[in-house]
Amino acid sequence: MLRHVHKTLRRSVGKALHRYDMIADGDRVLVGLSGGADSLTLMWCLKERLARVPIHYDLFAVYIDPGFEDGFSDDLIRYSDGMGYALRVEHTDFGPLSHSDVNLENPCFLCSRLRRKRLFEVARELGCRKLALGHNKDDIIETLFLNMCYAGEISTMLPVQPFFQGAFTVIRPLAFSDEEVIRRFAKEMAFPEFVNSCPSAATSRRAEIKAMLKTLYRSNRKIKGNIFRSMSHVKPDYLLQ
Ligand SMILES: Nc1ncnc2c1ncn2[C@@H]1O[C@H](COP(=O)(O)OP(=O)(O)OP(=O)(O)O)[C@@H](O)[C@H]1O
Repeated sequence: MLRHVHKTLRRSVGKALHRYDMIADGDRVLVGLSGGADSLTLMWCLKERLARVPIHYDLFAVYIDPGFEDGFSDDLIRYSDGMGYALRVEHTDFGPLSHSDVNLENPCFLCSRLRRKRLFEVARELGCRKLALGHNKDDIIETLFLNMCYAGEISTMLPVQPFFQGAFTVIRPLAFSDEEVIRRFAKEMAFPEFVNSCPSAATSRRAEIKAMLKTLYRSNRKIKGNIFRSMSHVKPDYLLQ
């Protein structure tokens, strides 16, 4: 069972890494580790791969602690140590700040903007030009729908995305990996679950879109693959001008 799910995951990660030439020899890669199944799996895959590929890259891990009560930073540090990598923790108040009266915008919007900024700052400090995030295929589809529904545009997150005139590149090696496969892998590997006590976690717009898509996928098993493929099969002549 583990072998099967590992093979599926390894294939989808390999496909993303190769197709977009995500990591080159000598790269210093900062992995954003949130403690969820996606980023724990991402870190595991990138580390495991080092032993199999003819290139060398250095991996670093950072957790931006949002500052909610019942945080899990210490547990995550211990876990990372046990997995053989040092975790840097940035203690912040981004979570409570985003949910306070000071913030007039959507809490998720502000929190993720502040987090992203801090991730780039740490990357700069550590001399990492690549920032690896654990977004998966489902996240990419959800973002397409979020952007259509709430921003009025057809766009999504890219597997490789340059920032600041190419000074940094965000890479998403799980871009072709199904959430379900990642969950199964994390379960088989007995990865711990570090759950964030963010009050918006279950009520975000993303959670709504996720629920809607789940219903859609249940009606026909081809729908998910077709939506994903449609993002690289755009016919601009058949869109409105
Ligand atoms: N607090 C954080 N510190 C560092 N990186 C983060 C943090 N939160 C998110 N990330 C990075 O951004 C990615 C996407 O985060 P998001 O919260 O949207 O997804 P997620 O599905 O909850 O991912 P995960 O299962 O890894 O928690 C994560 O996989 C991780 O790489």
